Amino acid sequence: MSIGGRERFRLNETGASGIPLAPGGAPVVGHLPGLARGRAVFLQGLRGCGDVVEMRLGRRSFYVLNAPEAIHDVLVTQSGRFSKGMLFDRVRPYIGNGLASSDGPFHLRQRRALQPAFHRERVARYSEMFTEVAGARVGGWQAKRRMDMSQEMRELAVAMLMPTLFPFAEGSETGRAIEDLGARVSGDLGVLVRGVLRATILPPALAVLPTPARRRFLTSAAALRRLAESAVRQARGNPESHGVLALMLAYEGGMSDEEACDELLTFLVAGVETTATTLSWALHALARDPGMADRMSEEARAAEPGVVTPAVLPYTARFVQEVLRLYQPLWFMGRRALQTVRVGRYEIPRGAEVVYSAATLHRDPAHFPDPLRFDPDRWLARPEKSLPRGAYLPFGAGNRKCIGDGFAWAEMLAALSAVTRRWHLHPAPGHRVRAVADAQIHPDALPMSVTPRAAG
Ligand code: HEM
Repeated sequence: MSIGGRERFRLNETGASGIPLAPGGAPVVGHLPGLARGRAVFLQGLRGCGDVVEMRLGRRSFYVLNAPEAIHDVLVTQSGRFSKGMLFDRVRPYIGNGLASSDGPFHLRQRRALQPAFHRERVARYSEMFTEVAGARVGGWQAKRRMDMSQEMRELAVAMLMPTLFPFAEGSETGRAIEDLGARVSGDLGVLVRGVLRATILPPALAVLPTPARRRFLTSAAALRRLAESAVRQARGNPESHGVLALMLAYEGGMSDEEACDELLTFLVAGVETTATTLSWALHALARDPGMADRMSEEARAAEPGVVTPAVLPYTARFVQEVLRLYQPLWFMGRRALQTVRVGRYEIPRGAEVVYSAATLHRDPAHFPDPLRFDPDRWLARPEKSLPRGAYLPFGAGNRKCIGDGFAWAEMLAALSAVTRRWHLHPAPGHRVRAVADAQIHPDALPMSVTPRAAG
């Protein structure tokens, strides 16, 4: 499946900074129509235009980074000269100033406070719980019933994340409480994440028009904040509480209720849709190639239950790595230059927004031969370590790299093992899966049914 053709634009102009200007811009609106027609496709089309390319959205210039070296430079080498930029300015009123949206010393402090919750040993403990949760949910599927796998994966991602975040005491009503919450959170999160994209891309005046979508977005944002506030209250009043929230509150120097709430919302927004979308694409790829599913099933059945590490599940790990490459859900990420910065041979002006697309990067034939072919074994021939820096960035890089990368890996390995241990997947006949780029690149719908694998 392709989200982008191999179309290359012809360059004929440069902007004031000497940086090549993307062709096809119209007066006043600039490249907005092109981007609106096909977001990921538009950015992919710019790849051949240069290491850095200027695009104009209305009157604003955005500098698109195409070369891995330029991206590495911005994310890692010169990270101190950039802030998170416009996307997060627009997101902040809704999810607060959490880890993903904050900057500078405050971000550093929060990152230090939260890092212990994502240490390797802790993630190893979570992964036993992920296996249990995934086994229970996937084990409850009914053979031959049509299911929307995108929705299933979103609910599963919520079900795996919630118990690690929230402060319920072990046992008693915990499971049911989390399930009830999970069902509500899953619906609200989808609305919130899509609304955040609209709030980011549309000009501010249009973004706040009281459309039904805007109203749904505000209602969901308020519901999630109320949920976070009540969780913080419960955790404060309960010395027995555990989970990431308890760790945050116990952090030396403490976190205010508002800060803890912002972090909870950030984890929900950053951690659910990303994992769920990647898992959806994984199931899509598995359903299209039963041979790969059989290989993963054998591997999962040979492994000790609950042990879901790349070392124990090497084929599954290569498969996930390939899903994160070809079906990378994040079609753009951004930064803002805090000062004039030289990137390669160009000067990015102070205050300018720079963007890059991991989805585009991961389809560059220079680093991934036959890039549109889904082939987990390409990682045997060319392991990640052998790629140039900045060429493969499913979780970003530098001081803003995804704090949940190990966590997401553990969730995905647990979920895919749970599915392939038990089920064959069958795409619904007659539905051709299309990639849609809104907040992320996700399947338009993923109708499937399952049939049980022979016991083994
Ligand atoms: C497949 C799943 C995931 C993908 C592809 C993904 C991708 C990313 C990327 C690319 C970034 C960097 C953004 C930037 O440079 O501006 C990021 C940051 C972040 N992610 Fe993830 N993520 C995933 C899962 C998770 C999970 C499960 C959690 C939490 C449990 C999480 C929490 C965060 C947070 C808090 C940040 C901000 C970190 C900071 O700025 O210090 N992510 N993620």
